[in-house]
Amino acid sequence: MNTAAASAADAALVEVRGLRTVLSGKTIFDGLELDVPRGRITAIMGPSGTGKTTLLRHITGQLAPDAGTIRVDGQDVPRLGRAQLFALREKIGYLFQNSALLTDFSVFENVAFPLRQHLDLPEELVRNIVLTKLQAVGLRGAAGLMPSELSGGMARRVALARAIVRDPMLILYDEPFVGLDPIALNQVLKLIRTLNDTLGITSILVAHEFAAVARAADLVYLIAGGKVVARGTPAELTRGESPWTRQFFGGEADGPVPFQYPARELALDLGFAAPAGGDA
Ligand SMILES: Nc1ncnc2c1ncn2[C@@H]1O[C@H](COP(=O)(O)OP(=O)(O)OP(=O)(O)O)[C@@H](O)[C@H]1O
Repeated sequence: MNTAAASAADAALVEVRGLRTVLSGKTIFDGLELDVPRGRITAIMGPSGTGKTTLLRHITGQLAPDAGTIRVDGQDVPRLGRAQLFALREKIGYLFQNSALLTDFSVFENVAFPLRQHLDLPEELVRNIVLTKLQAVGLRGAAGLMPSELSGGMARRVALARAIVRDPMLILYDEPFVGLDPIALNQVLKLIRTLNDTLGITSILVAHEFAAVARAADLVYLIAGGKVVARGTPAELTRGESPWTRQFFGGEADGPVPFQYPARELALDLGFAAPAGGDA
């Protein structure tokens, strides 16, 4: 490999620089910077409403930033034309918490769907690919079932098979553990790790469950107040001394994310005091 090729391979798959996003007058990101290394699992964590899903929408080009750059595999996403954006999205797999399976289609047809949508492959090849992916998630035997016959954990695994059916370079997991019992959660967790390692995929994992994230992720970003407030391996963040890491990973109820929703003084609401400078 020459030097230029080597440095391209070393570069992060996703690079976010100076990202600023304002939605309905609310600043979601204010100078966000992050790198997602190739071939690794990078977790994005942060308080509710901090913009984790919004970040995924920037990465897929569904949402343009107000300022800053988002590069995926060297491509400047907000500047891509329709066809280039389409081509980029073809290389990204998604797994959402509701699994989003098509209820009228069997497990097999759900997994086959991305192959049938845009590719004209011979039926035998479709069958081989689908069964191989179902085998990878342990559900080849469930190919003939309908989504209504699946448990939540099985549905998530079918959605995972569908997410990898076109051999993506990047998978985005948005809250993949929500609503799963401990056994199903561990199965999905193990699959995320195994698929990442065996298929050489890069994974971005948005999740709230730090214990699960700590077992799956190589790198964790903690986002709050529109910026990255901590970055490191799960072990580094667990030992972190900043108020953010202590509250978030120590599970403290109060801290930089206040327990009290902003309000005026309690005495005012209870009628024990008059507002400063007011008559009442
Ligand atoms: N299209 C939109 N228009 C206006 N505000 C939006 C829009 N989409 C998201 N928001 C707001 O942006 C903020 C970030 O939302 P987002 O869903 O990205 O947060 P999150 O970190 O994924 O939250 P959670 O952990 O609860 O899923 C929220 O305050 C949300 O209400």
